Amino acid sequence: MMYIGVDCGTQSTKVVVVDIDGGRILGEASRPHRLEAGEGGRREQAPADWIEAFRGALHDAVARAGIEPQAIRAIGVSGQQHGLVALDAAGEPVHPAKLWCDTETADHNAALVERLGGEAGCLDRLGLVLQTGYTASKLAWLRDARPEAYRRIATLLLPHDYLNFWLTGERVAEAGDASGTGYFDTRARRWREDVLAEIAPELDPERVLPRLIGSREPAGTLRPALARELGLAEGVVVSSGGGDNMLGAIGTGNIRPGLVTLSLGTSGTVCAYSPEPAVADDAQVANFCASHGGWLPLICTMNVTSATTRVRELFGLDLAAFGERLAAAPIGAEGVTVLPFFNGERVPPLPQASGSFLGLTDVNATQANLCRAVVEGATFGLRYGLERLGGLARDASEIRLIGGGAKSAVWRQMVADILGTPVICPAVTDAAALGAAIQAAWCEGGADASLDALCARLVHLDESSRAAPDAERVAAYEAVYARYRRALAEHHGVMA
Ligand SMILES: Nc1ncnc2c1ncn2[C@@H]1O[C@H](COP(=O)(O)OP(=O)(O)O)[C@@H](O)[C@H]1O
Ligand SMILES: O=C(CO)[C@@H](O)[C@H](O)COP(=O)(O)O
Repeated sequence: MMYIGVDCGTQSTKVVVVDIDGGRILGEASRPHRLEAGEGGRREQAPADWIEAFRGALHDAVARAGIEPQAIRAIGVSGQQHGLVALDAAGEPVHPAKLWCDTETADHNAALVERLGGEAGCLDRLGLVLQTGYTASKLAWLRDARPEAYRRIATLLLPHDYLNFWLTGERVAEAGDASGTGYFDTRARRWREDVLAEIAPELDPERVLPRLIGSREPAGTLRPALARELGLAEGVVVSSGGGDNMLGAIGTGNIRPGLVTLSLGTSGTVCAYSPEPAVADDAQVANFCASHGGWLPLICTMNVTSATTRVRELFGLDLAAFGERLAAAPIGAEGVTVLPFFNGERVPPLPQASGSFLGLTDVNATQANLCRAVVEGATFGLRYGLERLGGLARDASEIRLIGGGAKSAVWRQMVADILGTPVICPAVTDAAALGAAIQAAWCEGGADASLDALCARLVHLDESSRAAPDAERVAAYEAVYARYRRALAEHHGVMA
């Protein structure tokens, strides 16, 4: 039985075709997206680009799988979290989607947090503290900055909800991705219409909020005309889908406590499954719901491969040459420290920060050291975040490493040494797409399908990617991390 998983990331859409009976990944493909970046932290994408990338990647993945597309039984969609896809009554976006990494709305977010009663008020009403990047402040910004577009809003969706809408015609949402809107109570798993009313008083919550469905419920079935166009069978089920981090957790087998999934994508994320809502006293921890029931407390940093790519491109290096420079420099990059906040930062909460290269001298200012220092800086940011997640992450036996950066052996070893925990990657290229395919099979399979059994069958680990922490390197990185923390304190006042 064949299933398809789709992951609409920041840089590309990836599609995977899986065969449940054989426990095999049959085909994978991806197509890139354009990102509109502007002054003041603007980061937007046209939802039509996601559809175009979806079509192309679906075509390529099915061709690589060498299967008859009519054999596909269900599709699951994972998407970058938080992006605001506001549709008009005809189902057209009223404005390009403002993305999770857009920091133009930092002032709106600060005002909203205050209006909700500060951090305590946010925790009380939402189960988490609003961060710049969550959907809420994008809506507040649209109201102020683009009133004509705002007036036409008929539905508020997230990127994966929008792809589900395109596939099925249904305007629905599920708890995992809805957690990141900022108008959803993550403990009670329900919309907070009163909070939406504080953000956008003119919008009728009954009308604009999509219908909430359970993680195991279908969003709908493929629209017949689209099924014909894509060469798929009529009646193909589309599962609820979810946020990319939620489906990345499923695709790495992180569906019970004990593991950590760490993503080196455009963003960096660390998350651990919890059967209980984890309302932390630390405002930086996002108490998100999982997309298979339960919760997925998470921290997210905004500058990971976006930052490393920036430095790589400044030097005109391809990925192989960048990897060589990384390996050539010693731990600590001979004293160079990078605070890679090119696009502001979410954890620590510095949405209006900019990046810094520190400690440069005539001797250490080499390509190799600068490449190494930006990768170390991005990884130290994740350690800072992991420390905030507390016991759930600290006690994990293994880190399941995903995202584009996980392809680098040097970076994998660095994660193991900086976090002091063994690391392994899944065999599939995009774990969120695999998680989406697994969720699709779980949804379509009815009562007999078990998520544990599906993960056991389909989540294969790449033994050759294993990296164990080495005591000498762990100690060396401790000193470099202390230097990074001093720089954070000195330049941004981040002490805790
Ligand atoms: N070997 C590598 N070393 C470092 N970065 C890499 C490597 N391979 C891919 N990447 C980077 O990974 C990024 C894409 O990661 P991905 O997880 O697909 O992003 P997203 O899901 O946010 O779209 C790109 O910036 C790419 O340059
Ligand atoms: O904002 C978050 C999580 O809260 C990001 O993790 C986005 O979900 C984007 O993910 P990638 O494109 O980096 O995979």
